[in-house]
Amino acid sequence: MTEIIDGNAVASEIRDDLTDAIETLAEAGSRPGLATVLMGDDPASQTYVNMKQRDCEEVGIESHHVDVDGDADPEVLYDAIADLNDDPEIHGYIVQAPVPDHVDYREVIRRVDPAKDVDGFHPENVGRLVAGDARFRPCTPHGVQKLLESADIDLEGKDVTIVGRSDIVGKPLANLLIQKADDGNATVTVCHSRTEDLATKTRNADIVVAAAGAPELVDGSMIGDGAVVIDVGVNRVSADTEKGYELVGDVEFESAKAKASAITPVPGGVGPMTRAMLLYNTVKAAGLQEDVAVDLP
Ligand SMILES: NC(=O)C1=CN([C@@H]2O[C@H](COP(=O)(O)OP(=O)(O)OC[C@H]3O[C@@H](n4cnc5c(N)ncnc54)[C@H](OP(=O)(O)O)[C@@H]3O)[C@@H](O)[C@H]2O)C=CC1
Ligand SMILES: Nc1nc(=O)c2c([nH]1)NC[C@@H]1CN(c3ccc(C(=O)N[C@@H](CCC(=O)O)C(=O)O)cc3)C=[N+]21
Repeated sequence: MTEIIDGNAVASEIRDDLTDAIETLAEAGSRPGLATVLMGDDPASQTYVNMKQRDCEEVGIESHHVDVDGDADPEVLYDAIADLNDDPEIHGYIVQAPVPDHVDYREVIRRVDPAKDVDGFHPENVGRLVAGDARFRPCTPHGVQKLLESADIDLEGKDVTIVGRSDIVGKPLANLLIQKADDGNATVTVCHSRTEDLATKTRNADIVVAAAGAPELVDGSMIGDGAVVIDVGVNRVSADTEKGYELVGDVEFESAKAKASAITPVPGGVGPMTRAMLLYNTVKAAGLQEDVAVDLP
C-alpha cells in the first residue's frame, strides 16, 4: 500500500508544538508578530495571505497585512519595508512573490532586515544556509524536510532528484539535503527546463521532489518502484468547479501513486507545511529579537 503523506496533519502537529514556545514568549511579555506584504492583486497570493492570517490566529501570533497598489512606484513598497524593519512589534515579514514586472524582487529582498526575513530569501540568510549555518530555513524546503521526517524516511545515502532550480524551492532544498546533518546526507540531482532526459533522472531516484510549476509533469512512468514522491507544485488550472479552477500538482497523482511507496497529495501536502514553517520562523525570529530562549519543534 502506498502511504499518502498527510501535510495537513503534520502541519497541525507543528502548530500545536509551537504553542509552547509562544507561551514562553508570552511569559516574557512578548507576542510574536508576522506581517505579509502584497503588491498588486494576484488572486493566489491573496488566498495564501488569508490562510496565513488564519494560521496566526490559531496559534496566537499577531498578524499584520500591508497592501501596496500594483501600479505604485517601487519606492512605495520600499517605504513599507522600511516601516516594517523599524516596527518592534513585527518580528518577521514576507513580501509575497511575484511582484509586478516593474519591481525588481531581488532589490526588494535586499531591503528586508535579515533578522526579520522569515522567508529566508535575503542574501545574508542564503549565504548562511549554504554555509551550513542557517538562521531561517526557507519555508517550503524546511516543510519538505519535516514531511520526510514525519514519514520516517531517512535521507542518508539516498538519491534525491529535484525537478526545479528556483531560488525559493529547488536550490535551497538541494542545499539542505546535501548537508552533513540528520535531515540531510542525501545525494542530490537538480533538474530544470534544460535538463536532458529528465525521466531517467527521476526514475533512478529514491526520492523525487517535483517543483517545476508544470501541471502533472511527472507521471508514473518517470517514478521508480517504491520511490517516495514529494509534489511541491500548486497550479491553478481552469475547471468547471465553483471557484472556476482546480489545484493540480506537478505530479500525475494516480499513476505516480501506483509506483510510489509514499506520496504527497495536492492540496494537503507541501502547501500547509510551507505555512506551518513560516510560523516556526516567526517564533524563532521573536525569540532571537526578544532574547528569549524558545524550544522549537
Ligand atoms: N507548496 C508550496 O508551498 C509551494 C508551492 N510552489 C509551487 O511550486 C511550483 C514551483 O514553484 P517555483 O519554484 O516558485 O517556480 P519557478 O517558476 O520559479 O521555477 C520552476 C523551475 O522548474 C523548472 N521547470 C519548469 N518546467 C520544467 C520542465 N518541463 N522540465 C524540467 N524543469 C522544469 C524551471 O527551469 P528553468 O530554471 O530552466 O526555467 C525552474 O527551475 C509552482 O507550482 C508553485 O506554485 C511554490 C512555492 C511554495
Ligand atoms: N515571499 C513568498 N514566500 C512564499 O512562501 C511564497 C510566495 N512568496 N509566493 C507564492 C509561493 C507559493 N506558496 C504557497 C504557500 C501555501 C500554499 C498552500 O497552503 N496550499 C494549500 C492549498 C491552497 C489553496 O487552496 O489555494 C495546499 O496545497 O493544500 C501553497 C503555496 C508560498 N509561496
